[in-house]
Amino acid sequence: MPAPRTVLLTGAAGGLGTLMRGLLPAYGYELRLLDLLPIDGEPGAVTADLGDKEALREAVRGVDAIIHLAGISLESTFEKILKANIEGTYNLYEAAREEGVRRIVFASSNHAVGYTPHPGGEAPHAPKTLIPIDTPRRPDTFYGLSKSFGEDLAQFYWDKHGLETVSVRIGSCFMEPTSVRMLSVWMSPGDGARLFHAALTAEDVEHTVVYGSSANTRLWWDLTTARGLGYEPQDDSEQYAEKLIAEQGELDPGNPDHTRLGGHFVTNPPVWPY
Ligand SMILES: NC(=O)C1=CN([C@@H]2O[C@H](COP(=O)(O)OP(=O)(O)OC[C@H]3O[C@@H](n4cnc5c(N)ncnc54)[C@H](O)[C@@H]3O)[C@@H](O)[C@H]2O)C=CC1
Ligand SMILES: O=C(O)[C@H]1OC(=O)[C@H](O)[C@@H](O)[C@@H]1O
Repeated sequence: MPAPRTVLLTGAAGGLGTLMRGLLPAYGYELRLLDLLPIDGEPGAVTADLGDKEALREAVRGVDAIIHLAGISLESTFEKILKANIEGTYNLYEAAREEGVRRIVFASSNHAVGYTPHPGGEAPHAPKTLIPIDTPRRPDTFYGLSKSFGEDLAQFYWDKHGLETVSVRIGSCFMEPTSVRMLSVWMSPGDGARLFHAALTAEDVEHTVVYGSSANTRLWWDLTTARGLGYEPQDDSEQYAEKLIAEQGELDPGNPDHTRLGGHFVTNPPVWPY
């Protein structure tokens, strides 16, 4: 497949979308932007709901690839998750299939495996055994369940229609980690752009599932499949460890918020505001 140049970025108004709008053009991509919300300073962005099939079809027409970030990124009611994340992702895949788009990079989440018990080990923050990519999925929320569905949808569209996907189980992609848990799952924005670029350009990905994190000292995930795409993480959250641990304490295997990989999404998930 020739390297994609024109890429549709859905969810472009959001946190990760804003970071990637800043970083991906340096890799030579021409971004087309889509979100439910208008984007300041981007009059050419498409303002559309993932429920609007016609708008999606028009938005994907002529692009080489799609990075699909749009949707509810926290916990919500099943009905809202169904509409935005499950039906919305299906609508996007159908539009891509109809318009002949060859590859999608799908923003999955660590919360697709959030109920997995922390593997423990000598130091709970840095297990001896990294979580393999083929660990059974155990969503921790309706949100995580929708990401699990998205990964199955991606596999189905590869098997049935030859539409390729890299599903990225993103840990936490923000400017800086803000919790002790994030020391293990953080993906720096720079590494996020490196991983999306690798996912857009690797040959013959079929449907590949990867964890998306930086090369953290306290990493939980096995990054082998991500590295297999050519991803070489450059960052490590450890520089933030001393400050965060002084403020919040070490992860405590006796604390219900810390015993499962999804952390507080398992016990008290943050709720989508609208
Ligand atoms: N930021 C992170 O650390 C992680 C993000 N992810 C996933 O990455 C994606 C982006 O995450 P964030 O930027 O943090 O989330 P965000 O909540 O900041 O952005 C999501 C964007 O999607 C848009 N959106 C929501 N429903 C829509 C609909 N029906 N139609 C069109 N647009 C819609 C929102 O307006 C928003 O701009 C999400 O799919 C999220 O689940 C996964 C794991 C971690
Ligand atoms: O686990 C985490 O930290 C992240 O996981 C996600 O899937 C959410 O979209 C993001 O808002 C969280 O911060």
